[in-house]
Amino acid sequence: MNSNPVYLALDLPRLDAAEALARKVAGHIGGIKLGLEFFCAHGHHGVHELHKLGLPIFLDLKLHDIPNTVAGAMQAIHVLEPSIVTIHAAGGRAMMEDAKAAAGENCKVVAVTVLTSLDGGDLNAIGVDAEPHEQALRLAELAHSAGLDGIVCSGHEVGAVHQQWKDGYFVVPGLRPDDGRSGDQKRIMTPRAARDAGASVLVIGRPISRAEDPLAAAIAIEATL
Ligand SMILES: O=C(O)c1cc(=O)[nH]c(=O)n1[C@@H]1O[C@H](COP(=O)(O)O)[C@@H](O)[C@H]1O
Repeated sequence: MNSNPVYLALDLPRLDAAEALARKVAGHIGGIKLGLEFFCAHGHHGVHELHKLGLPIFLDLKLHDIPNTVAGAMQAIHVLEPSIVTIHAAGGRAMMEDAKAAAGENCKVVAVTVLTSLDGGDLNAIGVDAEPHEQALRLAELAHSAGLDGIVCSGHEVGAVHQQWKDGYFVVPGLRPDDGRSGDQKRIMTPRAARDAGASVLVIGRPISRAEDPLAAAIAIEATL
């Protein structure tokens, strides 16, 4: 990977539009993140197409199931050679251990702790009696002890997690430039602040993909880092 920590989230329904956007900003990002929207629409074929750009591919599949099923899914994506894959920490220790054991070579497995679209009230509503910060730290510790490479968390937690897990790999979404609209994200931060707090990867989608001029937006973000 080049030294740019930005992975562009290609949450677009059309393959040709996703390819065109990635090609346009390719010189100003470090990798491409393909998530559920892209993978459900375009599957392995879509990933192979995006590989042609020569950038690392982050497969954000957020796997969360029984250990045997998640391990099988991890094996099924070896052929796609992802540099990073996401699973959910809430799947528990055995699921995380088996996912890591089944991952391909050179593939970092990171666990989503608390989605950046959730706040304390949302956690309460699903029976979690903790603030996002506390819950993210708890799940980060579990992911660490299960042998994962790192976690996904918001910029607000990454500094504290970094203190406990010095060589962890930290993926941070929920990023918005100073004037950016938060949309469905509740725990947001600027890309620069998240990087300063210890993020290894900055996941950025709509601030680039929905910008009037995506190339200018990618360049402007790069300039802040
Ligand atoms: O795993 C992720 O990448 C992820 C975790 C999380 O807690 N929050 C989150 O927004 N994401 C992903 O990061 C991207 C954020 O997109 P934007 O809000 O458009 O920048 C989306 O592709 C989400 O699926």
